[in-house]
Amino acid sequence: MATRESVLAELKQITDPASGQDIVAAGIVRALNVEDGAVRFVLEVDPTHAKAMEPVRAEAEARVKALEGVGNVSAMMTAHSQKAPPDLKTSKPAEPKGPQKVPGVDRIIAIASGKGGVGKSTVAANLACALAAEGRRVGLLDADVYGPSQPRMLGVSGRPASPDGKTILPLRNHGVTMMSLGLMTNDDQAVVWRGPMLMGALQQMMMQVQWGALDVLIVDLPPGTGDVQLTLSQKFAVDGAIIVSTPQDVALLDARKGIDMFNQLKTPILGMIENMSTHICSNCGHEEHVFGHGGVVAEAEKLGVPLLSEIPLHLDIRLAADGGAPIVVSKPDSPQADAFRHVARNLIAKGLA
Ligand SMILES: Nc1ncnc2c1ncn2[C@@H]1O[C@H](COP(=O)(O)OP(=O)(O)OP(=O)(O)O)[C@@H](O)[C@H]1O
Repeated sequence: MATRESVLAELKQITDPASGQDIVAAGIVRALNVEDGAVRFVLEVDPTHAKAMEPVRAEAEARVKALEGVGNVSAMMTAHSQKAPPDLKTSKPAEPKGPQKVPGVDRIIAIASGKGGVGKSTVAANLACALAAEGRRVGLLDADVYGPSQPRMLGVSGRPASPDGKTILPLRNHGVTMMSLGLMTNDDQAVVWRGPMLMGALQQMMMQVQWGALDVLIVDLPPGTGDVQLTLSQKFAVDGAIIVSTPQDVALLDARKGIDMFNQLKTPILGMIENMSTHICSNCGHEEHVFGHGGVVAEAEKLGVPLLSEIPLHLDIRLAADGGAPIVVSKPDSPQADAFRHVARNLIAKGLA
C-alpha cells in the first residue's frame, strides 16, 4: 500500500527547474493526501511559470501513478485555479517543522519508567516479540544508555555492521529488528554519556540504522526524565508512551513524574503497565503481593490513563529474559506470556501498533 513517505520519496526524484532543488525540498508540493491508494496533491507554482511547470506536473503524476499500490492520482497546479485555497498560499516548506518521522517507520512507541529496575526492558522485549508473533513488522531500539539490556534479552550479540560507513545494519531475532547502544560499546566498559553525546547517539540510532519498513518501532528508554526522553519526544514523531511501574509508592511517585513530562511534551500516554504485580510461586502457584497491590490501577484511574496489563512477578519471566528468549517466545502459551500478548493485541486492535 502506498504511503505518504513512499509518495514523497518518489516526488523527491523530480527537479524544480526554477530552484534546481527537488520539488519537495523546494516546497512546491502541497496538500498531499494518500488514502486507500488514491493520491492527491497540489504543485503550488508562480502563475507566470505555469506553462513551464506543466511537464513537471505531468512527470509527478506519472511517477506516482507507477508506484505500487497507487490507484487514482490527481496532481493539480495552483496556478491553474482562479483562487488557491487559503492554506496553499503560504510560502512555508511542504514538510512540517518539528518532530520528524523515521523513514519507513509507521509508528513509534516509547516504553518508559520513572524508576530503574521496574522491568521496563522486560516489557519492551516481550511486547516487541508479541507484536512480531501477531505478524507486525517490529523494530526495537534500546535507548537505555545507562543499562542497555536488549541484546541479552533478545539473545543477540556481535557488533552491527556498517558496510558503507554511513548507515548501520540492525540485528534481528525472534522476528524483531533490533539495535542497541549496548552493541556499540564493549560489554564491561562503563560509558559516561554527556547530554549532547546522548542526543547525537539517539539521533544516529533513529536515522542511520536501516530499520526497513516497520509497522512500529518500540523505543526502550532509560529510566527517569532526562535528555533521551526529551530528545526523542521533541525530535521525533512519537505516537505514544507506555509507562511501566511496580505497585510500590516510590515507583509510582516517579511514574507520575514521567507522565507529567510526556504530558508537557504533548506525547500521548497510551497507558500504564503494572509489573511485578503479584508474585506467583513457581512451585505451588501461591500468589502474594510483594510490592503491594492495586497501586498502579488506582494511579491510572486518577490520571485518566488506561491500565494496559498487570504482569505477575514470576521466575520464568526473569529466566526467559536472562536466557535471550523472552517468555512470549519461550513459553508463548503460559499465562505470564498472555499478560504481554494481551497488550500487543490491544494495541493492534486500536491501530496503535
Ligand atoms: N515480571 C517479572 N517477573 C520476574 N522478573 C522480572 C519481571 N520483570 C522484570 N524482571 C527482572 O527484573 C530485572 C530488571 O528488569 P529490567 O531490566 O526489565 O528492568 P528495567 O526497568 O528495564 O531496568 P533498568 O533500570 O536497568 O532499565 C531483570 O532481571 C528482569 O528479568
